[in-house]
Amino acid sequence: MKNIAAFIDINAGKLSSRSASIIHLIQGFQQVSETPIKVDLYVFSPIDQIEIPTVSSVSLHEIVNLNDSGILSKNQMDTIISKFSSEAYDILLGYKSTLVDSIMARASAELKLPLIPQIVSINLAPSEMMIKQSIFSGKALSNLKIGYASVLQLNPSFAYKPLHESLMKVESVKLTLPNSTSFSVSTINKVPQGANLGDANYVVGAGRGLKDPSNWGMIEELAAKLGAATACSKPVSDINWRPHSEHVGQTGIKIAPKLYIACGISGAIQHLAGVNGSKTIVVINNDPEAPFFKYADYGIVGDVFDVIPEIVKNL
Ligand SMILES: Cc1cc2nc3c(=O)[nH]c(=O)nc-3n(C[C@H](O)[C@H](O)[C@H](O)COP(=O)(O)OP(=O)(O)OC[C@H]3O[C@@H](n4cnc5c(N)ncnc54)[C@H](O)[C@@H]3O)c2cc1C
Repeated sequence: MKNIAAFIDINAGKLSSRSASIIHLIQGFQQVSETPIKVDLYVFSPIDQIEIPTVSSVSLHEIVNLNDSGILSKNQMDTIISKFSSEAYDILLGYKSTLVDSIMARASAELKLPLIPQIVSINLAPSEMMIKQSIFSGKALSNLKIGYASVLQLNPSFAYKPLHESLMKVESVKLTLPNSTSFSVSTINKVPQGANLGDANYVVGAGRGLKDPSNWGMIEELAAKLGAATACSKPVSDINWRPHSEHVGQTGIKIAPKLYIACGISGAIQHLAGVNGSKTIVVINNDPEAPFFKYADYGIVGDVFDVIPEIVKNL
């Protein structure tokens, strides 16, 4: 029997599109498995009940509410890992995020399961998986054949086609984490409201070309008009102009929206590593030689302080 734990996101009471891909992958596991599989879903936002597409013989065991404070104390992490050990999972599944990554890394060590990062596609056979991984900051892909027991970290561009569309209701079960914390907080960055960056279809990113944090009003206005999430380059979050939750790139969040608008960002290779999964890239930069233009589908050579208000006015 395969014993699976998966991290999913719920947006406005519905499975996010990437979580739907996780459920479809679980259906795929069931299709190739000769024995029944047991699935526990873990979600960070409080929910009562959701509908999940599944095939009838998958038993969706429980949904555990974790508190999404963005960081887990040692005690909280210990509680989660001891739950994972007692359930003896063979497969852990989740999209890359700071919280999920921290749990996956610890679980991989404790459950003695290999951690496979940056997965862009999986093909399933009865006794092994053929995995494609993004490597060298997204510049190359590597192929890996591996048995099922593993911790699978999915890239934002990962998608798995649905096999079935029938629905099943799932009850939520609460895992209570200890309140005690073993860290102190020195600064708190306000996370802007709006679309979830990792899951967003439209993203407006801005860099040092914005000159000052007080100039982000027009970026937020453009994002609000498009229903987009906001992102930034690393130096912008390093100097606290924007929260670290918005930092995209090699060392930040990897995004794969339908549209990425990059404003006043040079297009350094480390930034591109996080955004090159975007379907359409629009670059606004006043330097015609900015490297980002080489990777843009559409480029506007101009001053962000002229171009963005003009776009906002016309939307
Ligand atoms: C190990 C390592 C990891 C890194 N990881 C990341 C990462 O994950 N993400 C990341 O982003 N960076 C990362 N970096 C940093 C990266 O190399 C670049 O330094 C960074 O992306 C540059 O940020 P920027 O484009 O905002 O700033 P700059 O390089 O200063 O570029 C600003 C751009 O704005 C343009 N501009 C200026 N004024 C205007 C205007 N008025 N109108 C229009 N355009 C204007 C300029 O022409 C310029 O192209 C990493 C670096 C290292 C060494």
